[in-house]
Amino acid sequence: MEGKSQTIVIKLGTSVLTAGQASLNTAQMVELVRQCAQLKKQGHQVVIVSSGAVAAGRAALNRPCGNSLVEKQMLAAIGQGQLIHLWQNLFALYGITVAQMLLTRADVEERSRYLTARDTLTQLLAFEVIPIINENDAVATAEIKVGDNDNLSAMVAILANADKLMLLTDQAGLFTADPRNNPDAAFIHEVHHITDELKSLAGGSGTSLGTGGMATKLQAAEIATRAGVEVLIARGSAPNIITDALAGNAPSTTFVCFKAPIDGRKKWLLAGPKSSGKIICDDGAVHALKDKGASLLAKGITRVEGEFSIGELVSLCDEKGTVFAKGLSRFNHEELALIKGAHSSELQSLLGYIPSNVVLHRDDLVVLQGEHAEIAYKTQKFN
Ligand SMILES: Nc1ncnc2c1ncn2[C@@H]1O[C@H](COP(=O)(O)OP(=O)(O)O)[C@@H](O)[C@H]1O
Ligand SMILES: N[C@@H](CCC(=O)OP(=O)(O)O)C(=O)O
Repeated sequence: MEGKSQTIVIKLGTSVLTAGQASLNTAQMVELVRQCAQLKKQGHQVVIVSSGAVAAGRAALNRPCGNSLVEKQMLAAIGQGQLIHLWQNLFALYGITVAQMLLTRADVEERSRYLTARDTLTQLLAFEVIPIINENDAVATAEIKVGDNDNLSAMVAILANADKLMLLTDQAGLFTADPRNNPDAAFIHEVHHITDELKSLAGGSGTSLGTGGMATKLQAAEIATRAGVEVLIARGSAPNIITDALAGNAPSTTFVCFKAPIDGRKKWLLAGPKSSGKIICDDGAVHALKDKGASLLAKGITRVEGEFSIGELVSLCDEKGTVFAKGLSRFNHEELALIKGAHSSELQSLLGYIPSNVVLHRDDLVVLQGEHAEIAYKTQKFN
């Protein structure tokens, strides 16, 4: 991939790093390192999201161990050091320095931590270092876990302001059904719109090594494409896959990204802070926000669910319960319960004060669905 310098986040699943075996496959990793070094030589920035700590830990422990959260945390604590050590040695063959960053959901959700992680990442790239990122499994409890590296890689792509996110796995991409048990499944080579139908085609992991399967890869694609990052899913063991798939010369599922890239705080909102409450809007408000670029006024609110404070993230839903936007509320849930449906001129009498004329300002919200693409996805024959 010659031309303009790009930032590419490459997510390597356990399936790729172990080549389906019980421990890390060094030969496979050497081949991936060679391709990353080639990308760097062409002037691109590379960020790796590497799974494989649990698999490496399991192989190193060399005695039976189950799959409970605490057992996997222990295995990750054993394996993460081995994993990064191996990456370090392999990249050193090409004179490339790597860095380890272990993140949890909180590092993305809390704005100040998000900015710290972003600054570190930016600095590493400025110094030509390849950041190698994984979830901090050893300390990530169920509540603070991202849970899978597909979603984590989408968050990383946003943090790194990436142009592309490449999810490398043990399949050539997304099929209309899991090809492990559906030989007739058709290969989807281009996705224009991630619909509920498409989500229903993506199953879980076909092995005990992987986490989340295609379902989490689609979630990742949705998060990243909304933020203006093009996403590709491809087979990590195919020769020259990184360079060939980026150049369009190898099979891959490409998630076309139509939206103009967006900046700053809105990217952070898209990276995935959890929302504490829901605001249900009437049809007029949904239309005004989705299609006209308006802010949310109290008048357009029909119901409020959950508890939240001023400045917290809330989801905006239509009357059917579909979330169509996320944003930072200028009122808490108690205030909104009092003013929902009211005209802006009534706020003073209802509350005794007016903190703001709008409930969610345009600058503080991101719309998740806009115009519907006519084509959802395209399939092609695959051999
Ligand atoms: N519609 C689908 N298309 C392709 N693969 C699918 C689909 N549904 C489920 N899968 C499964 O997803 C697996 C890849 O995900 P996973 O096991 O989590 O790998 P990784 O470790 O690379 O993240 C495939 O091996 C396949 O069995
Ligand atoms: N953080 C875990 C990997 C979690 C995960 O999402 O795995 P995978 O589906 O193989 O990318 C590990 O390092 O083992």
